[in-house]
Amino acid sequence: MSTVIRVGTRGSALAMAQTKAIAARIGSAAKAEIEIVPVTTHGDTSRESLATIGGTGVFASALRESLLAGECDIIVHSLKDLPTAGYPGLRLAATPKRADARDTLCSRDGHTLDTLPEGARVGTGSPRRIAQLRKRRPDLEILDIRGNIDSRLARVSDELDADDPQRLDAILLAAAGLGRLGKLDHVSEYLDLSGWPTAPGQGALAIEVREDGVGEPLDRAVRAALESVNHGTTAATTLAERLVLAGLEAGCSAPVAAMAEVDSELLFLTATVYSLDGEQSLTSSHAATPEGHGAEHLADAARDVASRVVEELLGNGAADLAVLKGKP
Ligand SMILES: NCc1[nH]cc(CCC(=O)O)c1CC(=O)O
Repeated sequence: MSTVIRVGTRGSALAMAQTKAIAARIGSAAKAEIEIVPVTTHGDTSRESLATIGGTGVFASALRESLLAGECDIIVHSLKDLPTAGYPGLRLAATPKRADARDTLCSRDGHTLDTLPEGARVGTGSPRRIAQLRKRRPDLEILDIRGNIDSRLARVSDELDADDPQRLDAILLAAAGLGRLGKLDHVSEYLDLSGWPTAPGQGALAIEVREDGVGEPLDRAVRAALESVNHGTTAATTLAERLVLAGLEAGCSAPVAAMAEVDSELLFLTATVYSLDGEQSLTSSHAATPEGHGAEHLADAARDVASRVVEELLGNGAADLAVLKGKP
């Protein structure tokens, strides 16, 4: 009799695509069968703006409840949608290698951010992207949009009539999501991370399990499989980025960007906090050298750089600059 690992995921096309890809790797590493369990979350069904529903955890909590209730054995999240606070009874068990962390501009007529006509209508629901857009192009008309990637892309498609109220000139989307859906042909511009840093954890996935395991013989197989899909550098860099959010007591919809990378044995972290109107921003960058090899040393370096970045941002007034918690 073969074992079955039930993998919980949101039901959106993006979540299904990314979960199927990682689940296949877990299944072969664990020599187990995989069953995908789609879970509908409030974040999927709500048409309210991301700022209104608060962001923090709207996508994650239904999945977590389903895992706690034993309806699945592991759950797969987009790391950037996962609140930084842990969840009682659950454990972050693996962070696979991060995909492209950049944002992209998908525009009608192939325009870039610099060539978009004055007053062009650009859609995004993310307070960080709104602040960055306002900072870079204060003349643009920004529309708060929700919905899955296909419905967003439809708003810049050529099929819309010129006078259709749904029609937008451009939208901002994460490269990682478009890549997972095979839709990178819609990209007009990849926004460089140095000038356009993105959300903590963007491009990475996270796998959570119950702390008390799922019972033998599955536990051993799942543990080994999760270790094999975990990527040490991604785990450390996204830890540093998420510790910035946690240290600022900010939610995942706050106007905060953070990017960490490991290069020549150094762990770099840079984070930016924006005012919602894009008129002000604060940036802090620090680096640390891990004291040895291995995951724990990298994690220590991540905690070290994150605490220095947070201290500097708060010392410079970050808490006054941004609505860090989003609206309740
Ligand atoms: N909040 C929506 C969301 N959550 C994860 C992704 C895909 C990118 C990723 O995995 O970081 C997206 C879409 C987007 O931001 O364009």
